Amino acid sequence: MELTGETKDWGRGMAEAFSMVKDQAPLVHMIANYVTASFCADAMAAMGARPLMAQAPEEMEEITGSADGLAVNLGQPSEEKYLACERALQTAGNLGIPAVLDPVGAGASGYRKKASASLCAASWPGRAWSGVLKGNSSEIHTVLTGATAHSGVDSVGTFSHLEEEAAFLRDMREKDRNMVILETGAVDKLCWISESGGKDRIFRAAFGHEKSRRVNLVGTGCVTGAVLGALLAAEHKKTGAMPGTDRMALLAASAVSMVSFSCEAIGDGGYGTYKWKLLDALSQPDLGLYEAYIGRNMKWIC
Ligand SMILES: Nc1ncnc2c1ncn2[C@@H]1O[C@H](COP(=O)(O)OP(=O)(O)OP(=O)(O)O)[C@@H](O)[C@H]1O
Ligand SMILES: Cc1ncsc1CCO
Repeated sequence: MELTGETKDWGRGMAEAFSMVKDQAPLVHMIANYVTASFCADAMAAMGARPLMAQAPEEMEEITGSADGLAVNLGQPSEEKYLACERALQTAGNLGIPAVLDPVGAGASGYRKKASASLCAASWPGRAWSGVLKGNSSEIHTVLTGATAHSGVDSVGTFSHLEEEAAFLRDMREKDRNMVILETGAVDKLCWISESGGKDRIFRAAFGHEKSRRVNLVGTGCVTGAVLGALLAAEHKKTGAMPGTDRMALLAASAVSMVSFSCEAIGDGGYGTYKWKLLDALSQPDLGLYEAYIGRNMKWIC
């Protein structure tokens, strides 16, 4: 696919990606958080994936090792959970299983900040993990810059960190790690170094929203991470390989667009309505509508 080409190609690619999950029925290991675990498991099952939520450090090698993909969500960190995350990511790295890391509330405490940074750095023995760093704007800002001027797990604004983001991705590339950054918020943003565009060429795409959200819908970001985990797992199961950054970017765009489109489609429904509508959209996606949505909302940022 020509990266700077038509966004309709992306729309088609995204539709195919969701069909691939139904065909492959991948096993996805998720280290979840207790607020959104059940919603994330439902979201993955609705797409046709097989979720497995587990976080005993003692079983991580076996559980991650048997899965097609891994999604790590740092909500409610503790020493035991941290150890589980580390072992799961280490196993994923060594076996070439793609992972998503969601550093929930990275700026809400010094402990979360440190845990997020060291899981990203992966400076333990063996091959470091590859995949997607996904968070809201506050979380990504903390991970990239070390700033902790935030509170809570919801995003408190839109932050800028273009230079730090580029430096992070170049560092990952130097270390042979295929990494993409997905930053959610009022505008969702995707950033990666393309395999085809030269070592230093950073690609950025933005996904605008037609409707501004009035409330903090708890769990939308976590579900985006779970959906992305399922897409990466299906890709890995199908190809037997670690996806390249261009492919990861397309899958990240698919996850974020599916969730945001479904949330917008609720219209004037109440808070509770959105959860079951999102699950319905994931289980019976209208791929034509979905492709059109991408066409309208995706923009290249150079
Ligand atoms: N201001 C906004 N207007 C429209 N849509 C939004 C807005 N903020 C977020 N969203 C939508 O919600 C999705 C999740 O983003 P958000 O930044 O709220 O995640 P999060 O804070 O990680 O969520 P959680 O931790 O509750 O799971 C985004 O991908 C986007 O579709
Ligand atoms: C509300 C909340 N607190 C910790 S994790 C979480 C769910 C959204 O990330």
